[in-house]
Amino acid sequence: MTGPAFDPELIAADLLSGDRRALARGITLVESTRDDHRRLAETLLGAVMARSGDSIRLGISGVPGVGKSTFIEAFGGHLIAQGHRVAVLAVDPSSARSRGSILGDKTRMELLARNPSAFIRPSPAAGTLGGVARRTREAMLLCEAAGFDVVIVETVGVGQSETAVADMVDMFLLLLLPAGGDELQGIKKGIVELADLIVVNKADGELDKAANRAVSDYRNALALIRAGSAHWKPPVLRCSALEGTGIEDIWQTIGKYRNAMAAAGQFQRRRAEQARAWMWNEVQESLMLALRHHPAVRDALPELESRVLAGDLPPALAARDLVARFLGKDSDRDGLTG
Ligand SMILES: Nc1nc2c(ncn2[C@@H]2O[C@H](COP(=O)(O)OP(=O)(O)OP(=O)(O)O)[C@@H](O)[C@H]2O)c(=O)[nH]1
Repeated sequence: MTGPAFDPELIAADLLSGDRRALARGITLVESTRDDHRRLAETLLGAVMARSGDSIRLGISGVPGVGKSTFIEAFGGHLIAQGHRVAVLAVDPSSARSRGSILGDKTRMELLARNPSAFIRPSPAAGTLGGVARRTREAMLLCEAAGFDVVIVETVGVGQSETAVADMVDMFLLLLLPAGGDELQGIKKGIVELADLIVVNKADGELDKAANRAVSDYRNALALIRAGSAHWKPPVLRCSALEGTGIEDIWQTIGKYRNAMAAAGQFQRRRAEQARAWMWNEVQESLMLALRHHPAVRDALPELESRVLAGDLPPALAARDLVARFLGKDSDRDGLTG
């Protein structure tokens, strides 16, 4: 995986002209964990940075089976018909080896996958949620630089990945099933509170009436928890991804959200704050990595850790010793270890 395929200048030039193969190569580069690749990735990101940002970044989540891929296929196709270019990325830290992981199955979003105005990329295969999130953020910037003006980040609605995704997008959409009751409990669990827009999918056939009930239940529930901000109250809409109904209404609502947030100065502000938080995350991860690899820390770690595990050393004291070793500040150490 070396050689001209990873020349960041070449990738940048092709990528900026909208070439999807260059985009795919660029994303492979930012996903690589090799040190030399990381430096090339940073050169690439630096080269295209000025051309990124001109898009709407949408997070889409929902429990397995709610119809995420059917929805993205319908929604993406609809936008492409209007002249947009749509990129779909996935965040699924559990996707490493699990079968049927999101976007892993090639038959999902088949029409979109074949469309030259679409770009679909499965979740990076390995790593922590933090690592996957970082690589997805970088992939998102590359998609924008390649001229994709709608970037969708899909995640399964079962864990912590929603928060990570909500933290990297402009707008977070939650897909729900036409069912009330137990499902409404989700409202208290916080995921619904991340939503800027709720969509009840499968509003068709036998589920049509249930969908209407669900819409009004969720509207009431959102009012009750005073969801949203002074600038935006998350609406509840219905759609049928299968029949393609309600899709344009959703796109219109996304436009309204964007306008309302931009008018209030919140659109850029959210992005700016996301960028700052991302910087600090990077600092944190780099420092942790450097600390763990520092020889003086590595030497002392087994003993300190086992004493903390055994309960005969206060964790805070052990932490101070480790940090002092890392910083080379002997005066801050209490002579806990040799
Ligand atoms: N009736 C109806 N069925 C739908 C609709 N959207 C999706 N489905 C069906 O629901 C099932 C799940 O759809 P998917 O799009 O695979 O759902 P998903 O949320 O991506 O599922 P995972 O891959 O498990 O995360 C499929 O059988 C779809 O045909 C809809 O609008 N109406």
